[in-house]
Formats: sequence, C-alpha cells, structure tokens
Amino acid sequence: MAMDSGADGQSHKAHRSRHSGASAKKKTKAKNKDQNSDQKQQNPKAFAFRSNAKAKRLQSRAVEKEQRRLHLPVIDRSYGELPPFVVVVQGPPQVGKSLLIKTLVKHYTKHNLPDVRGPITIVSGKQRRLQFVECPNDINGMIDAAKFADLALLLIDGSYGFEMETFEFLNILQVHGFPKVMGVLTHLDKFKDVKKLKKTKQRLKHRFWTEIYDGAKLFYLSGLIHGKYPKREVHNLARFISVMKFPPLSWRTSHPYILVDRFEDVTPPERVQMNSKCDRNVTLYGYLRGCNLKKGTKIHIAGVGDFSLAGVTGLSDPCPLPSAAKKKGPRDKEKLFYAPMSGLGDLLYDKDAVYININDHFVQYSKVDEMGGTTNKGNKRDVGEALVKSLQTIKNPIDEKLEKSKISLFSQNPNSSLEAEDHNRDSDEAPKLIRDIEPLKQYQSNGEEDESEFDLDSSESSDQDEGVPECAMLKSEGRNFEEGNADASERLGRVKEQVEFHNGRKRRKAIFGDGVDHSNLKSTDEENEGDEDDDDDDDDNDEGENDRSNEDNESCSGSEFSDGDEEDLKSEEDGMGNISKWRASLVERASKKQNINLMQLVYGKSASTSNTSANEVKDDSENEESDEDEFFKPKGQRAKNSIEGLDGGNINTEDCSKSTKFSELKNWKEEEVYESIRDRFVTGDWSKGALRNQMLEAKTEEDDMDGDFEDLETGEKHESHQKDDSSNGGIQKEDDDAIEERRLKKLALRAKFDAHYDGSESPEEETDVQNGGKFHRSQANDSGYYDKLKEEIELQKQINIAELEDLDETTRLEIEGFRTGMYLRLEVHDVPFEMIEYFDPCHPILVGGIGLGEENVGYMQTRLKRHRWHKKVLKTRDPIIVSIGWRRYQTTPVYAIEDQNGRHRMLKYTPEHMHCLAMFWGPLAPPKTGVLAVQNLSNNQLCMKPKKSPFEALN
Ligand SMILES: Nc1nc2c(ncn2[C@@H]2O[C@H](COP(=O)(O)OP(=O)(O)OP(=O)(O)O)[C@@H](O)[C@H]2O)c(=O)[nH]1
Repeated sequence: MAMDSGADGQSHKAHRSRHSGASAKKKTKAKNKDQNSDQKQQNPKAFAFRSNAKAKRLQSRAVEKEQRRLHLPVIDRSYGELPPFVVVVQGPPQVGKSLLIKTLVKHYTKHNLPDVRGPITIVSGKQRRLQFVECPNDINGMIDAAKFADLALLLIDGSYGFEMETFEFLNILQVHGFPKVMGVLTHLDKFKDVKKLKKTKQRLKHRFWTEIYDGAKLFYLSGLIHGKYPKREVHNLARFISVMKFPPLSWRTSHPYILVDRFEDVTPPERVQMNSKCDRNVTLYGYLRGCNLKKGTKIHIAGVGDFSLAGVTGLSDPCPLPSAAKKKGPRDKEKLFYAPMSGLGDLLYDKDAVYININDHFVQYSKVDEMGGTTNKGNKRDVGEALVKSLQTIKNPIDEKLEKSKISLFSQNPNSSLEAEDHNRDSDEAPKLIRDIEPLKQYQSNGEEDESEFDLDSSESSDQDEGVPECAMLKSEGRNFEEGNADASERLGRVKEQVEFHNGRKRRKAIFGDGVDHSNLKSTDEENEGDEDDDDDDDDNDEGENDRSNEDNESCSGSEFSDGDEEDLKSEEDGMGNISKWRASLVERASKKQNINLMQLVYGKSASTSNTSANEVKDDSENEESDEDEFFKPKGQRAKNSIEGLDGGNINTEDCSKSTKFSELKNWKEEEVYESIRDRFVTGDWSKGALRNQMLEAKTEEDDMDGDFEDLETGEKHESHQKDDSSNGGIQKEDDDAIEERRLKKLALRAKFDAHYDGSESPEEETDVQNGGKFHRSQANDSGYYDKLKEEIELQKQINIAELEDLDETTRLEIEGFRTGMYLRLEVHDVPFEMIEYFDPCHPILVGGIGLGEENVGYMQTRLKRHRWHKKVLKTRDPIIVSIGWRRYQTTPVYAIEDQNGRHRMLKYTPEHMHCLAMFWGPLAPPKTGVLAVQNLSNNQLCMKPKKSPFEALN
C-alpha cells in the first residue's frame, strides 16, 4: 500500500518520439501511407472500374450469383417446434459408424452410449435436436434411410479407399431427393507416411467432390485416442452438423412420415397363444415429419404394407427442447437424449403410464438384510420399508387375491388386472410358445435371402391411368440404381467394382478407371493449410448462420408443450418427490388451454366433441362412485389425458353447458315463439323490416356526426352520442388493441423472414456481397417477383396460423391434423406376424403417409434406363423390386419404346444405353416421383464366408 501511494505521487516522464534512426523512419513511412490512402478514398473515381474486362467479369459473376439465389420458394408447411433432424451415418462394414455415433452422442450429452440400436434423439442446441441413425448395410435399409435422412454422413475408410456401398447409397439418395451429404474419412491413423497420407486425403477429397459437388465437405478423423475419435475433431464435426441448414425436399413436404424410435407389440396375448402366426397389433412411436397427418390418412410401413390407422395419439415430447427463454444455452445437466431402442433415458411416457427406469445397481433388495437377521438401522422399521418388504415376500399377486376375495378395488381399470392375468397365463404356457417358435427359426434361416414383402394381392385393381414418374434405373446383378443426372452418371460410369478379401473380410472396392485428374492435385503444404483455413472460415460463417437461424427459430418456439416440457424437465431433475407437483402443473396447463371457442358456441359441438363429453359424463359418474380409485390410476394416465386431449381425451374438451342456459332456451314448437321470427323469412311480411331499415338509416346518419356542433344556419345543436356509448367504446378499443397487436406481430415475423431470406444463402455468397456488392444489390431489386412470392407465402402462413390459433385443440386437430414435430403414437392392427418375429432395432422402421389416389393400384408407366453398373440388359417380365415413394415392392415389368408414330413397341430386352419405357403393375405414385429398381436384394457381400454372389460371378 505504502509503495502504491508513493507511486501515485511520482510524475512520469513524457514520451519523446524519435526524430532519427530506424524507428523514426518507420513512422514517417506509415504516416505517408495513411495520407496516400486517405487521398485515394477521396478520389471519386476510386470505385469505378478501370478495366472493361474486369467490370464485365464482375458483373456477370454478380448476375450468376443472383440467378443462383433465385428459386421458386418451397412452401414449408411445418411450423411450431421442428422435429429432430435425422442424421444417417452410412458406410461399409467396420468403417466406424457405431463409434462415430457414440462419440457424437458423448459430445452432445456427456453420456456413454452402450449400443447403437435404433434412432437416438439428442438435444444439440437451444433450438435444435438431432436423431442419429446407423444405416444398415443392406439394400432395403439403405433405400429406407435415403428416404428419411436429412443429413447423410458418408463414412469412408481412408486406409482402404472408396467402397461400393458409398456410391450405391449416393445413387439411392439421388433418386429419393438429395439431402445434405458430408463425407468423413476414418482409419487415417493407419498411414505411417505423412506424405502418403496427405496425397491420399487429396485424392479422396477430389474424388468425393467429383461425385457430389466441388467443395463438398469432407471431414478427416485422424485416428483413435483411448478407443474414441479425438475430441477436437468430433467437436468440429458436431459444430458443422449443428449449424447446417436442411432445405425441405419436395416429396417429403407433401407426405407425412415418421421414423419409428419405439415399437411395441400390443396383441392380446391370448391371441398369440392360440396362434403364434396370427396377425398382430402394434404401436409405433416417433416424431411426425414432412407435413401434417390428417385424420383418416392411410400409412405405409416400409417393407410391410399399407394399413389404416387404428388410433393416433399425440404424446408429450420425450426429448423436449430446453426453453430458450429462461436459459442462455443448454447446460450439461439439461442436455437430453432419448433412445428407447438403445436403452437410454430414465423416463418413458406412454399413453397409459410413465415408466421409470432405475438401473439395477441402484436397486438394493432388502431381502438380503432380512436373511442376515439384522439391519444397520436398528429393529424399528419404517412403514414404507415394511411395505416394500411385504411386497417382496408376497406369493400371490394382488389381482389373484382380489379375485378370490371378490372385492373390486380397481374397478375402473379392468385392463390392468386382465393384462396381469394374461401375463400369468403367458408365463404358464411359455414352454409351449418356445416349441411353436422353433420351426419358425428354421423358416427364418431359409428365407433370409429375400427380405422384401409384397402387398399387391391385397390391393384393389384399377384401370386408372398413371402419370409418368420420371426415372431411370438399374443396377449390377447384385444391386441396381437409378441415375440422378447425366453428368454424374458419366462420371460414375468410370467406377468399377473390385471384390477382394481384405483383413479377413470381403470388401467391394470402388475403382475409378479415369483416375480423377490426379496430376492436378496439389499436395503441397500450403494448399492443405489453405484448406484448413477454408474450414475455419466456413466454421465462422456457419456459426453466424447458426446465430441467425437460432434467432429465426425463436419465433417458432411458442408451441403449447414447451412450457410444460420445461416443467417436466424440472420434475425429472427433482426426482420422484415432485411427482405431485408435476401432475398439478399438468392439470393447471390443461385448464389453461380451455379457451372459448366461438365455432362451438355458434354451431354446437362437433360429433367427436359431443362423444367425448358424453364419455366425460359417464366417466364422471363412475369416478363419483369410486373416488378413492383416483389414487390407484397408473401414474401417467391423468397427466397424459391432460396433455393430449387429442385421442378421445376428455379433459380438454369444451364445456359448452357453462355458457348455455338451458332454462332460457325457447321452445320453437310453440306458435307464439316461431311467429315472432316469421317475418325474417321470405314468406313473412317485410314491410316492417323496410320501416326498420329507414329508421336505422336515419339513425346512422346522426351517428356519423361525431362530436358536438351547432348548425349555424338552422341554429340546431347536435350532440355526440359518444358519452352514452362509453362502454361499447371500451370493448371496441380492446378489440382494436388486439388487432393492432396481431398486425404488429405479423409484421415483425415478416421482417424477420425477409431479413433471413434476402440475405445471401451461403457463406460464399456473403463474401461475394462484400466484393461485388453494387451489382448484387441492383440485381436483388430486379428479383422483386420472387421476394413478393415469398412474402405472399409467408403472409398466408401467418394468416393460417392466426386463424387456427383461435380454435380449440380438438377442432384444430380435425381441421389441420396432427402437426409436424409432434411425438405420435400410432396404433396399427393386423400387421403380419413377421414384422414382430423379424424385428431388428438396427433396421429403422419408416412409416409414410399415403396421399390421395396413392392407395390405388394400376399399371404404371415409367422411363427407365439400365444402370451402367449393371452388366446385363434387363429382360421383359423378369421380376424386379421397385422403390417408389415410400414403397418397395416386386413386380414384373414390360419394356417398350415409343416409335416415331407414337405407338409403343414392346421390347424383349432393355436397350443398352438409352431410356425406354417400363410398364408394371403396382400401387400408383404421382408423376415425377423418383423410381429405383433392383433385381436382387441379396446381402452376400456382407457375409464373412466366401459365398458366390451374383457380383462375384460377374467379375
Ligand atoms: N485404427 C482405427 N480404428 C478404427 C477407426 N474407426 C473405427 N475403428 C475401429 O473399427 C472397428 C469397427 O468400428 P465400428 O464402429 O463397430 O464400425 P461399424 O461401421 O459400426 O461396423 P458395423 O456396424 O459392423 O458395420 C472398431 O474396433 C473401431 O475401434 C479409426 O479411425 N482408426
């Protein structure tokens, strides 16, 4: 302290700048430079082009950019909370798919994932959730994955090179709408020579670019650290995924679909006992994507067939977004994940119950204590403890006891006892079941080869003609593919497949006959550095984008469940002690949701509403009888009802009786009463009405004169009627306020939308705006039509939202269906038993909604081209498996070609290198739908044992 005070008093010597020497020279140089640059800036010609060629070049570039920006706006029908984006991780066997998912999940959630099975949902940011799915290594799995992927991570074994699986998947992606694609190189640690590694990276990168587009992102995972990918690299990859934008794809925006993340068999057990091959009832759970699911929509389960829905329920979100309002960013504690097939997550919400998963090592069975004879806490037992112990020692289940004693404690929930009974029976007859299943196994092994199921027989025939779905196709004997675009196909034409054994495994290496201009590849350090810099730049830009997209998304976060989910989150954290609080909040929320519905007040209740209210009355009467049963309801039931109110849930339905006094209702059968309104109809006496109108007109003329004034000519004084109408004015003012508020809200949203879309769409463009800004801006003004179109779409969307928000939940559901982003439980009856028997969580189930007319069956005409990888031409009536829309089915095509006179001439074989027409019978698809056909679904290439595959035969 003493020293400080001393220092304060001391005066410092002023700085004296140098007048001679090197540093003085340096300064004068800098000064001159500044002056020069100032002069330059003052020069009015400074920004004009000095060279014509440069001006032309910049202008054409700006125009090109502008044209690229212009595209017809796609109508995105989803609003509110978005469903998680699906990230499909695809690659040849053993390339590190599971490991990558595990490390990414660990990065986002700080949890170790034991197994990668089925979709894994995680919260990756304030406004974003991701669902990781490992793509199975068979054609069916790849086709389905291509249909639901928002982003495909293509894993490539860097030490081995490209394999056929990657190209096959890329070809499938091209047919079914091209989602975002990112390459990831693994196994790079196997390179000992740094130079070789660099060269390989370059070569693979350029090949990848040729395949997708120049500049497509390729990530390098340099090796393993403690059996995991390096944190830094995973962090970078995660950041790229987090900021990525996913443009809507046309097929998906017009068809609802669900990627099933939970699947259960709910067939009554007695039915299965009687016949283990009976048709089953199943429930499928997942987020609704694409577009709204209207009531009565039929669905197609990929590989199983078409079904109508026996029930759809909106469940509370099992992996909700953290509320953006309260928290600044998702803290580690709040990061959530949901992966029921992989056995992750502690809470499971169902229609009927909430399941709490407690790890086995947390469960301390107290029986051990008892056998020991003493407890640590002394002899006096807690009541709860005694209860638990008595439950452990119980011999007969409570329902058996109840049945015997003829006391119905759980009268309102007969199902639970029934189920328990069924379980008992089930367990009694378990050995029988096993016997039944054994021959099945045999069947399974025999029928392994062909996994496709067909549903043509069940469909009705129709002579309805079809559009011409645009397609091209076909694959090598093992697999065949559609062609995306001509360029790509030519480039791909140089790919050759080489089957070889490598590390005890059969691998199908992709060899490029052309050898992508390797001579052009620079493998200098500078370029690599440049690349890395580029990456960094991208990072930065993307981060900016993310910020923007986050801001945009904030406007969408007003979903009904968000607040509640927040509470759910809390209650999860608090644990079981707060269950009652949680329940209370749910009920409170449900009661809040009941707003007055004008539609119902005017037109009365809709059929469904009145049904539900009838149920309600019935339920109420039952509830009154056994009030105490409330306590014995499964935990989730009441909460669920209050959340949903969708599937016959009664709590949320409107209580119209409150605003209707039946005592005041007029009896319209009485003559007096109906005479009173007779004159309002055509047959009545209208003279009174005309008189009334005249009076009204006179009155309104008076009303029009606002304010007090004196007619100076006549001396009449007019007084305003405003004072009398003060109460009316108040109401009107309130209305005006509401309207104004709504208008402002709309404007704000529009402005946000404009700001988002008017800006450049890619980081590359952003930099360009800075360079050739002038041209860009002038061009932007010319593109007013597109902007106007976008504006109109957005405005219409806002109007729709505003209209729908005024309705109550039940009516809204009937009008617009289940909204995208909702977590749904679909109940489907009578699916073939094979779906249960051969269910594999590693094979994701895709459920797609069938559009109007798509359930009809008929002859379809498609344009088809043999894929260059398919060595042989195709023969008419040789069965092929077609993937079109959501469906995959087998059919026998007839090939034809259109002659010059317009007649179709049948072909016995497809032409070598050109398109032909293929006519086949099957469920119809709308025109312009991508078609892909394969001849063989065999997965022989995955077998470790050397089995002769059609591929092998060819090579
Ligand atoms: N040296 C090295 N080993 C790796 C790398 N990536 C993955 N592995 C190892 O490769 C093996 C296979 O990894 P998985 O994640 O099971 O591969 P997968 O693609 O899921 O395999 P399948 O599910 O059988 O198709 C594991 O033993 C990994 O440790 C890598 O970059 N370098």
